[in-house]
Order: sequence, then C-alpha cells, then structure tokens
Amino acid sequence: MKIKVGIIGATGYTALEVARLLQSHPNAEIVAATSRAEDGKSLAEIHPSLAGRLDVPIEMLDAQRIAKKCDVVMSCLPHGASAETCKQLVEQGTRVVDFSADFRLSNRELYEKWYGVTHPWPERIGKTVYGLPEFYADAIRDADLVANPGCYPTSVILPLAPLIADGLIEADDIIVDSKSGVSGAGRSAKVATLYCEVNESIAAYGVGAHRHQPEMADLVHRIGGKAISLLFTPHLTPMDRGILSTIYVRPSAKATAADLLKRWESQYADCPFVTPVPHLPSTKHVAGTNYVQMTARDAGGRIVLVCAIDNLAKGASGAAIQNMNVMFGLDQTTGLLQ
Ligand SMILES: NC(=O)C1=CN([C@@H]2O[C@H](COP(=O)(O)OP(=O)(O)OC[C@H]3O[C@@H](n4cnc5c(N)ncnc54)[C@H](OP(=O)(O)O)[C@@H]3O)[C@@H](O)[C@H]2O)C=CC1
Ligand SMILES: CC(=O)N[C@@H](CCC(=O)OP(=O)(O)O)C(=O)O
Repeated sequence: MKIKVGIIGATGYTALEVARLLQSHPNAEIVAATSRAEDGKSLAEIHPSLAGRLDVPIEMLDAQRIAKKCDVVMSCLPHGASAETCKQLVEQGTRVVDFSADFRLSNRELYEKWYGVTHPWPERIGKTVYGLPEFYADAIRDADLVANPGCYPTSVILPLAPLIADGLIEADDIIVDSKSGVSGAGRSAKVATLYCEVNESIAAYGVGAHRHQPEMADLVHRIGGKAISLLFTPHLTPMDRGILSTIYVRPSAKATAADLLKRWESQYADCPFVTPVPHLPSTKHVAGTNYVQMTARDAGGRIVLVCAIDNLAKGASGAAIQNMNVMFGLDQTTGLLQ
C-alpha cells in the first residue's frame, strides 16, 4: 500500500518540487492537491513540466475532505496562513509536514516578535519537532506534525551545530553570508523578483533583520546546547535555485579546519545526505538533489565554512520527503537518490 500524499498550496515552487520528486517515489502517491486560484485545473496544467505524468485535479482547500483522502499532507502554504490549516488537518487525524516557519521556533514570543502575527495554535510552538532527521529522527518517526526547516537555516545549522556542541568554535562571533536563487522567494509575482531586477545583478537584503537569523540561533542552541550570537546577511542571486552559505567562525583553542572536517565526518557518518567534502562546494554540485556539501578552510585567524544545498530540495521539498520517509518507517533515502 502506498502512502497517500496531499499537497496544499499546489501552485507554488515547493509544491512542484514535491510532485516532481514523488513521481519516482516507490512507496507514495499524490492523491490530492489544492489551490485557491486554480481550482478545477490539474497539477500538470499548472506545472507543464509534469504534463502527461500527473493528472491529479486541483481542488479548493477543505481540511476535512483532504484529511479523509490523505495519510500525510505537505503544507506548502506561506507562514501565517499555514498554521491554522495544519491545526485542522492534525485534528482530523492526518499527519502533516509544514513547509512554513509557523512551528519552527522554540516559543511564541520569539515567533510573534519576528513574524508580526498572533499564532493561531500557540500550544504547539516549542512542542513540534523540527524536521532535521540528522538530529531528530526519533521524534519525527512518531510526529503528527513536523516543522520542515527553513532553507537558509538548513545550510547553517548543519555545519554549525556539531562544532558548537563540541566547543570547537567561539559561540559569540559567527558571521553568516548566504546567497539564494530566486525560487527561494516563491512563485507569486513581486517586483523584487522580476527578471530585470534580478538578472545580471546580486543584492543583499534583510541585513541584520532577516527572520531566519533567530531560527538559526534557536536551533544551534537547542542542538549544540549553547547560546550563540550570529549575524546573518542573505543575498538574492540571478540563478533559479541553490543556496551557498559562507560562514566565518573563530576557532576555539587550537582547532583547525581539518579538525572541523573530522568532527563533521563522525557526526554525519550515518546521515546519507550530509557530505563533508575537501573541495569548495558550489550550488551546481547539489542542484536538484537532497545532498548537502560542506567544507572548512583556515583563513586569517578564522575558519571559513562553506555549505551548499538546493533550496527547493534539502532546503524544502526533498527534506519534506525525507521527513515523510522517517514518519512512515521507510529508509530516509527512498525516492530521493535521483
Ligand atoms: N521556495 C523555497 O525555496 C522555500 C520555501 N519554503 C516555504 O514553503 C512554503 C511554500 O513556498 P513556495 O512554494 O516557495 O511558495 P509559493 O509562493 O510559490 O506558493 C505558495 C502557495 O500557497 C498558496 N497560498 C498563498 N497564500 C495563501 C493563503 N493565504 N491561504 C492559502 N493558500 C495560500 C498559493 O496558491 P493559491 O494562491 O492559488 O492558493 C501557492 O500555491 C512557504 O511557507 C515558504 O516559506 C521553505 C523553504 C524553501
Ligand atoms: C530568496 C528568498 O526570498 N528567500 C526567502 C526564504 C526562503 C523561505 O521560503 O524560507 P521560509 O520557509 O522560512 O519562508 C526569504 O528570504 O524570505
């Protein structure tokens, strides 16, 4: 019997990536998809790259109806809108992977400060597992709701957390410089992501004020056991997909880049998607895959960490399928090794 999967927010980029990846998943099938704007069409009509392969009809979102059809729902809705629907689906007995930031942080105050909205299900903040199977597989296995990680945070938490846990780097002096492809901003029309704005150009945004900064600090603290101080600057770059994070840290005592690589190798020895590498990774090395490549270099008294992921794969939809695999007792890599 295949896992019956529903995709809500089906017109977006992460939904397309879930559908693309699930087509070659041997144990799952898409049985429902929703959108407010494209009700009545099919997934393949909205996403022509799926033509001839996925005829799932798009329907309006009705949590009760979706819950009846699905074992698990991928909620590809924006933060703010997702939480209420996740609540209804979980209450109807369906398991949910939430792509939004609505359940990622440790507490309601932090969420409401950074997201500027009142949370509709505050009881679940701090009581929802963060969907990084590399650290939380046991809790994900039994979860009714999984908070899929943010894309930039994935590229920062995976390299930093084990180093903080072992005291190999200073916790109070971390600078993160990240670059993202434009699909990270979603598919809805915005001036900032128009062709003429992004083509042949690169720009910083959200300097010192991006909502992924508290997510990174919160999770590195939770996993590494030590509070950290971190400055994060994201950049929008003229590519479709991919994230490259360059992280400047100060080594504690006499730690070298080689020590950090060794630490990652032991931490992630049993994690099929996290690959410490000797070369400097680029977004091309992981494009379209669920892999994470990371390396470290000694430089001017600091160590520079470089981590590459695909924002739509390990940064969103690949991670969600990895989480679904854990939730349903499958091997983490099922359907994700293409
Ligand atoms: N893009 C990325 O790289 C990443 C995205 N994420 C997160 O994943 C989620 C989806 O992202 P992405 O696919 O890029 O987003 P898109 O903007 O591409 O798609 C969002 C989808 O949600 C629906 N939607 C929008 N507003 C509402 C609303 N108020 N109520 C119900 N449905 C709504 C839209 O469809 P319609 O208007 O037709 O209903 C659309 O299908 C977001 O929470 C995002 O933050 C996480 C990691 C990476
Ligand atoms: C390039 C770009 O705009 N990226 C998005 C982050 C990607 C994302 O969707 O993250 P969440 O899941 O936390 O929303 C941004 O900076 O807001």
